[in-house]
Amino acid sequence: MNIFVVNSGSSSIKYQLFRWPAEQPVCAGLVERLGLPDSVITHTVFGAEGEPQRQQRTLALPDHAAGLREVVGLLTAAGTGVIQDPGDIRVIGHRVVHGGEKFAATTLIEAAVKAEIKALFALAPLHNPANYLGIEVCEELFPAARQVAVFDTAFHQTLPEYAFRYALPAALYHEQGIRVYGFHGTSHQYVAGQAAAYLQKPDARLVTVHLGNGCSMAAVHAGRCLDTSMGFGPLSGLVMGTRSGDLDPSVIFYLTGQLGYSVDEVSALLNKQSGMLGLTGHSDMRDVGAAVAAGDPEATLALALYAYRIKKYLGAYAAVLGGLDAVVFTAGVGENDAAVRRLACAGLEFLGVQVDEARNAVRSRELREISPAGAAVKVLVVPTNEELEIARQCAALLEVRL
Ligand SMILES: Nc1ncnc2c1ncn2[C@@H]1O[C@H](COP(=O)(O)OP(=O)(O)O)[C@@H](O)[C@H]1O
Ligand SMILES: CC(=O)OP(=O)(O)O
Ligand SMILES: [Mg+2]
Repeated sequence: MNIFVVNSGSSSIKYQLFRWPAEQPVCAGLVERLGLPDSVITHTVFGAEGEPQRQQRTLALPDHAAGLREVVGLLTAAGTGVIQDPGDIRVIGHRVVHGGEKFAATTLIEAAVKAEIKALFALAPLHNPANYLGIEVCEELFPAARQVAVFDTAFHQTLPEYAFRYALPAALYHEQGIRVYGFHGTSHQYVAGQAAAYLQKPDARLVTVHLGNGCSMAAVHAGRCLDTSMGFGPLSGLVMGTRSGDLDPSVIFYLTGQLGYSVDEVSALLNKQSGMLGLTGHSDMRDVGAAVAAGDPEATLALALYAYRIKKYLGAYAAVLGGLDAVVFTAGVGENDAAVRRLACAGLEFLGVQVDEARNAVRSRELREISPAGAAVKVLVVPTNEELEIARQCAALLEVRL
């Protein structure tokens, strides 16, 4: 049995094909710069033995449909393909960012589910429209497959009400669903599971720190999420690549009331022009790191601000959890950027949180400890694997055995 996982983003598609139940990755890939004349497809096939075979092509892919058609071509190509035809894929797992309050669990996609995902476009404007498009294109390209939605919000449905409610008139929650939902749940759940297994402590108190383009943190006790830094949409909390994170809403009133911004302009400002991009001109942390190395004071300040926000949430979540067993860094920045990890944990020795510089400098794709040997609180780097977690959830839902 093959399970195909699709993570359809605003300008990219990530995908991975697994043989089940072996959990064996067969191939994985990334389509970037969709809609531009120089879209790039990177496709990697993992053979039974030997080095993975990687191919990369630059071509014009106007939209998600064109991108996914190209992917199907790679999957079925004579000689290098991994399946005979699209009918060989029977299950497709989709990452869907916002599931609202309706979806506390992984769900088979039917017409009513699609309508709900569409109804949530306004709450996750960067993500849900792209996720929806990915589902529609896969329905067309893989008509024999069952399509499953795995929601970023689902893992956070265990938040206690005092953590997920805002102090707004109660009707806005009861009638309009305005509350904290939280995001990146698939990643937080996966790395929390990996960390608890590594620590051999199923009831571990963990703070998971997901630092990708979007960034969020979660307080997890015994596998249940107690709090998280993103809220109603994926905009609050940490500083991100292009998103502001926490902000006094008064700023929005000033922008609209005094500076003449429209609502759409405020949304674009906070979602697409802020964060590290707004502070430094660079949304990619590698570019920020290079600017810091070149002595750029704005980049140095931005890095300090980014790390300080993480540190504040670490302190808050240590309080939420009543103690800590481990801090877990993950995703593109969390797995690769030693300076961010060092700065975020600096000065937290009083909580037992400490980073060992030699261990922190090690580059690896494996789970690793970066705290000193014998530290009271482990600081871990745990590579996330949202695609594997999505495939597992599909298999559990459909009880795929063969
Ligand atoms: N070697 C690295 N050092 C620092 N940051 C990195 C490195 N590699 C990737 N990143 C950061 O990871 C980010 C992407 O993370 P990722 O988890 O792939 O995000 P997403 O899934 O949201 O696209 C990039 O914007 C980049 O800033
Ligand atoms: C929800 C979210 O922020 O996702 P991403 O990090 O993929 O943008
Ligand atoms: Mg991501």
